Order: sequence, then structure tokens, then C-alpha cells
Amino acid sequence: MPALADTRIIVALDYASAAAAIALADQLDPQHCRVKVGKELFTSAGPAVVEQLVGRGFDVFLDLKFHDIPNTVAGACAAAAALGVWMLNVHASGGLAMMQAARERLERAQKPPLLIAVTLLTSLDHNDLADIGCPGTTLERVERLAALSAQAGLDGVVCSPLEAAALRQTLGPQSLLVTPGVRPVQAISGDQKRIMSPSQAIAAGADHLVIGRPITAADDPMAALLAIQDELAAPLLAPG
Ligand SMILES: O=C(O)c1cc(=O)[nH]c(=O)n1[C@@H]1O[C@H](COP(=O)(O)O)[C@@H](O)[C@H]1O
Repeated sequence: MPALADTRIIVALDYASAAAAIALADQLDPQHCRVKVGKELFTSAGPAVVEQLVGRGFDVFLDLKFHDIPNTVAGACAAAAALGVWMLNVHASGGLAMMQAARERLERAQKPPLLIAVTLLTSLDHNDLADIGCPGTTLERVERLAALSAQAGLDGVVCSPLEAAALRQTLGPQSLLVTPGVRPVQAISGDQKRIMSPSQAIAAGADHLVIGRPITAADDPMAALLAIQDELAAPLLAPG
């Protein structure tokens, strides 16, 4: 393990069972990463797996990307907060009123989690935008939705590392930039289309990197996580 605690990496526990997710989590150290529970794991294992991970000391990002009418999303966010998660997300394309309702409901929670909005999925590129009838470039779309989430008072956004530098300029230093679509050099991109390497993503201004398969599908997941952390630490160790 690197000597200094570094929890910038959020490991995506995209597993079909609690047993598989917990087996991987038990190889990790909450001082050295955070974990994400997404739709596959939550649908199969339910809130209990979130509570197990929280009980092991992990900060849990509950990634259910809520997208519904304001009242429904606000209720879902309140239920997520009751699980003790560190962060949760909604789709910015659900609109300003939906995001404001989520924000307002979380303010009443005993321990409000961070609330961030997905701008444009990292699996989409300009051709996909055209297919769904959205004019403009991917960057324009991301900037527009990020501005809307800032207007709603959210804590930050999910974006691709390719947009991180531009959003850091427009949103300012306080806004959290959480970037999936991160691929170490030589890793396969899979279904991700807007990608960068971990150190490029951090250099561009990302606060947190969401990384799944490059860690979880590795022969040795811990070694894969440590290799990425070494890459991130390298510039900090470089002389003067
Ligand atoms: O909200 C997310 O976490 C998310 C948003 C997005 O635009 N793209 C994206 O890949 N994700 C999630 O980030 C993780 C990326 O996993 P890998 O592609 O395996 O590294 C998955 O769990 C996705 O659900």
C-alpha cells in the first residue's frame, strides 16, 4: 500500500451478488479507495450490501442515477441518505426542478450525502447524441447540464475526463468533478467512448476517478489499484 491515504479512486463494484462484491471489498482498504454500488449490485443484493460496505468503513457512492419526476426522485434520495451513503447521483437531464427537489429533501436528512448529477454518459459520443436528437457537441451538452446542476445547488457532476478542464473553469474550484471513462494505458476501453488515463484525468481537474473493470477484472485487483495509485503518486514524488 502507498504510505499516504489516497481515496481519489472509487472502485465500481459492478457485481451480480453481494458475496462477489464483498469478496473484492475485503481485499481493499477504506483508507485507500472508496467504493461504488451501481444498478447491477443494488438490484440483485439490495440495501443490505450498502450497509455491509458502510459497516466495513467504506465511503459508498450509491450510483443509481435517479431520473424521474421531482417528488419520486426526492423520496429516493431520502431513502438513499438513510442508508448512510457518502454520495449519490441523479441525471441532470431530469431537469432543474427535479434536481432542486432532490437537494431540498436531502437538506432534511440527518447526515446528507453529497449529491452530484450525471451530465452525459461516458459511453456516448457525438454520433449517439445525434441519434437521440440532441444538437451540439458532447462538450456543449456537458457544459449546459453542468451549469443546470450548479444552478440547482448540487455538489458536483459526473463527466468524462475529456470535459474536466473546461468544467473546472466554468464551475470553479468547489464543484466536485467525478470522472468515469478512465482507462490506464493499455487497458481496453470496452463500452466507454470518452476516455483518458488516470493521471491525465487528475491533471485535467478531476477530484475522483470511478474505475471498474480495469481493477475488478484484473487477475490481481489489489495490484491493479496500487499500480494506478503509483501512477497518480509519481508526479508528486518527482524532484522539485
Ligand atoms: O455515474 C457513473 O458512475 C457513471 C457515469 C458515466 O457517465 N459513465 C460510467 O461509466 N459510470 C459508471 O462508472 C463505472 C465505470 O466502470 P468501468 O467502465 O468498468 O471502469 C460503471 O459502474 C458505470 O456505471
